Amino acid sequence: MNPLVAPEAGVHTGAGTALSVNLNKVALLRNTRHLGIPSVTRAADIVLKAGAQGITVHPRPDERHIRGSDVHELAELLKAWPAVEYNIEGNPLHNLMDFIRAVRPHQATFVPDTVGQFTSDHGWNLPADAPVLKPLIDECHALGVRVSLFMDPLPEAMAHAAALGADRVELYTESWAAAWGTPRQDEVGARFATAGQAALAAGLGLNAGHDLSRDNLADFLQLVPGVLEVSIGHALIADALELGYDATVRAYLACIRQVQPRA
Ligand SMILES: CC(=O)[C@@H](O)[C@H](O)COP(=O)(O)O
Ligand SMILES: NCC(=O)COP(=O)(O)O
Repeated sequence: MNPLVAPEAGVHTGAGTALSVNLNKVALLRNTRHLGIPSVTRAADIVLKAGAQGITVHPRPDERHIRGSDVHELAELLKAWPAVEYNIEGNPLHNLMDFIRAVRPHQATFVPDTVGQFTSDHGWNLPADAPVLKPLIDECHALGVRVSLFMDPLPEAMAHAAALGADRVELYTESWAAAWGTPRQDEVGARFATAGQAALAAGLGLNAGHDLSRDNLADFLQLVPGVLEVSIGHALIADALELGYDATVRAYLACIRQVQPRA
């Protein structure tokens, strides 16, 4: 298990990997009562004060966790944090684009989920999905919003993502998390390293997320250089239940700085 306390919090300098905290699971707990606790905006405020450089939400069509009102309240809160990046994830063929048009976050992460999907479990199929994605990517760009495509670690798909005009890809890291600490770690890690290199060679920015944790994060960043942003929710919020948001965010930043001391 990685350290619990980082030396200091701070605003992201633009170098190294940014930590974007996904608040879905705070909203999930909040939604089990009508009391408004735990508060998603209060969580955002605390994790940002602890040094997180971004906030991620995935407003699913069934509103099981993040609601439309959360997306807008976070956008308001983030006006006081100009250096912080707002990342909204979802399927642009379902409800995502309405949020992107209304809020114009820094980044839209396109995820090919079905309505009601348990959790995200695969990336886009390129080039097959290209015709439906292209106009939506173009629309995001016209709105001033960067587009990241949620992708499996398939090196051959990266040039297709770049040809479509995507700015970044987010490598879907569930298979890395599942393999970490097992005899398959090196083999699966090599797949991510190759996919990451292919993305960078294609001129794409590189993000990563899904099931990243205090255990597997530093090893991932060591294997896959050049990751601009990790979005982490489930494990981080689970840690925060035990340690508190502040200590937890500092612990994740310490995982990043273990690999990138000056980031
Ligand atoms: C796009 C992605 O990787 C997901 O991790 C997602 O944001 C998590 O969604 P849930 O919180 O609904 O499982
Ligand atoms: N894009 C991935 C994300 O935002 C968080 O995924 P997880 O840490 O909740 O699995």
